[in-house]
Amino acid sequence: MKRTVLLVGTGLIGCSVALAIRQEHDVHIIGHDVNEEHCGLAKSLGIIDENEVPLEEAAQLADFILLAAPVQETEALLRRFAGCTLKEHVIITDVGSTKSQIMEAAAGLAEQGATFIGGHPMAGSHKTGAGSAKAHLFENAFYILTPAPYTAPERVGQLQDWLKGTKARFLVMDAAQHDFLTGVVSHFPHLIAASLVRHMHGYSQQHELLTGLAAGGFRDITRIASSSPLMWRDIVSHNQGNLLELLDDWMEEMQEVRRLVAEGSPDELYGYFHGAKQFRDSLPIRTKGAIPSFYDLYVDVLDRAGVISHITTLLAKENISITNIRIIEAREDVFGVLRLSFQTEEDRLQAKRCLEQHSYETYITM
Ligand SMILES: NC(=O)c1ccc[n+]([C@@H]2O[C@H](COP(=O)([O-])OP(=O)(O)OC[C@H]3O[C@@H](n4cnc5c(N)ncnc54)[C@H](O)[C@@H]3O)[C@@H](O)[C@H]2O)c1
Ligand SMILES: O=C(O)C(=O)C[C@]1(C(=O)O)C=C[C@@H](O)C=C1
Repeated sequence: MKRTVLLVGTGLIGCSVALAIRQEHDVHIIGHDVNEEHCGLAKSLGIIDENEVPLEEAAQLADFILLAAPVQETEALLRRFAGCTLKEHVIITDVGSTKSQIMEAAAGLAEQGATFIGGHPMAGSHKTGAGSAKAHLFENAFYILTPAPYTAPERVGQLQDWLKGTKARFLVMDAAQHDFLTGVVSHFPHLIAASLVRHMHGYSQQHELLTGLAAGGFRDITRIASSSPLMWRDIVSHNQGNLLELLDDWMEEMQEVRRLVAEGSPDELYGYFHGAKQFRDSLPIRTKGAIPSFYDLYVDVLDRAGVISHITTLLAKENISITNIRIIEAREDVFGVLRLSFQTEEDRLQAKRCLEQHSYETYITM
């Protein structure tokens, strides 16, 4: 018999997890979203089966509840569910990027005997919405689980079974450790990316050439500044304490960088870059999960007639299928950036090789 899943928040992450659940379980998925259009899109894409059941009623029917809204909303939803009569065996989890405040908000559910286990798939994108959802978004990525100390280990096992279609690697830790670690590797870098973009924006008011000149390096380091401002507003306010400490450390680091620039010897400057390169190059490379799951390839193209058909013909000759093609930007009326999407990493790499052989400049992240 089909089991019932309630998905609250039919955006990128919720829909990606829902697609992964469908791959391994026979389920009927009820979707709920404050934005009816978002839910409607998820239904028309076949990600959810129903979108008109009132929230509390859906919660009572559910065998599994997945909360995938921005983290402040998730807190409020947890408090709302604490007043519902839920099935005894139901497991409630979330996908939020922070965990301490969410675990606190879930305490009311535990008091009524329900099981909430915090969850955070450590992969995603700057894109939002059901339209960008992928069943394999989390393949090989870490998926952090934060059960309360009193949660029975078999309940954690049951949650992993629900989520096995993600093909993610589960890691169990407590909420405080989660918030510190993700503060360092995810939340803080998003703050820096946003501040770098604003820094450049300030200068661009006086120097209009700047925006056109912002090339690969700037784009690589600031892609994540295109993420949802609402999502990041909530994450920063949830993880304020860790972020303030990280900012203080960063300011000290910047003082040291300032000293190096002002008076560092060539050897010291070399050492600074060399140390960073060595550590960056040693980071493990994940072949799937996170943004590469979209297998996008960016190509700089001259803005002239026939260039797109030239590129598509080159790829067709090599039997490389393109799943999507889009001009995403016109630079100074001379260059454009073409985004080509592929179904697999192999296709993307083959396309990259092929286009580079024909003197196109390509890159993998924007
Ligand atoms: N985007 C990422 O890279 C990423 C990765 C891992 C985890 N997360 C977490 O996943 C969650 C969702 O992010 P997303 O990227 O899917 O964003 P999204 O904008 O694609 O989706 C969020 C959805 O939640 C809906 N929503 C907002 N408030 C709601 C409420 N009260 N009730 C029901 N629906 C509500 C929105 O209308 C939207 O459809 C966030 O908590 C975020 O921290 C994001
Ligand atoms: O790839 C991106 O765009 C992301 O920012 C994904 C990312 C991250 O920082 O790595 C963002 C937030 C999440 O909670 C998990 C993953």
